[in-house]
Amino acid sequence: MKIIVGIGGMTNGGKTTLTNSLQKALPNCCIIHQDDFFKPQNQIAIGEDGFKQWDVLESLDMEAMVSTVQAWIRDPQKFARAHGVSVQPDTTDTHVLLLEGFLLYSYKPLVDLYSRRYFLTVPYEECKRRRSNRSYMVPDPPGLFDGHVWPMYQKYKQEMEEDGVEVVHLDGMKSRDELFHQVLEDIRNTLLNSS
Ligand SMILES: Nc1ncnc2c1ncn2[C@@H]1O[C@H](COP(=O)(O)OP(=O)(O)O)[C@@H](O)[C@H]1O
Ligand SMILES: O=C(O)c1ccc[n+]([C@@H]2O[C@H](COP(=O)([O-])O)[C@@H](O)[C@H]2O)c1
Ligand SMILES: [Mg+2]
Repeated sequence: MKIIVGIGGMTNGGKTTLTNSLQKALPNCCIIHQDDFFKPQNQIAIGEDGFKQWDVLESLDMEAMVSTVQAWIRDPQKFARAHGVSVQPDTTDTHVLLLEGFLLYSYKPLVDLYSRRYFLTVPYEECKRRRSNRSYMVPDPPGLFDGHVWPMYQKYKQEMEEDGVEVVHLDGMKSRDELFHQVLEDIRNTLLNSS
């Protein structure tokens, strides 16, 4: 059986950290990182606020992301091999795809594909603190967090709630270890229930 799991939520909630740990513990597990689908910098719109609008769906090549997901759905074994994931002979029937990113549940062609949608959040102050310690390929200009990142997070989250998208909320303030064990057990149960 194959399942697609979303590790979504706010920037700096701990999505990438959690996803990378889960991959090591799950059978035949591939990851698709939404961050890999950011468009080049010269294609990112500049808003009326003067900021490059990185945190909107239009800044991501979502068609390419969906095509990548479809390639996994067509042939997870081939996809795993192509992405350097060794397929375990005793579990070849089980395949897990982890989609990881900050706008996983706002793009209609993806939203119904998930067996489980996790949503990691931390309080505003902690998010801002973690973000200020991060170095992205394109560094945040002063004021970006409050002027663009946080308002866009709130906007998309509100839309998701209005659309009734069901998510499993995760408290990103828990330790890395606690989150890992909580989600691993839950995914294992999802696998058992779908077999
Ligand atoms: N459970 C956690 N508790 C404390 N810090 C964490 C936790 N998970 C991740 N971090 C740290 O927070 C920052 C953002 O983590 P990351 O996994 O890159 O988040 P995201 O992919 O959601 O932006 C990193 O410095 C990471 O080491
Ligand atoms: O990866 C990039 O090229 C990149 C370039 C500019 C900005 N980002 C930021 O990456 C953030 C999403 O990644 P993450 O891991 O913080 O969830 C998002 O808030 C963007 O502002 C990312
Ligand atoms: Mg990340």
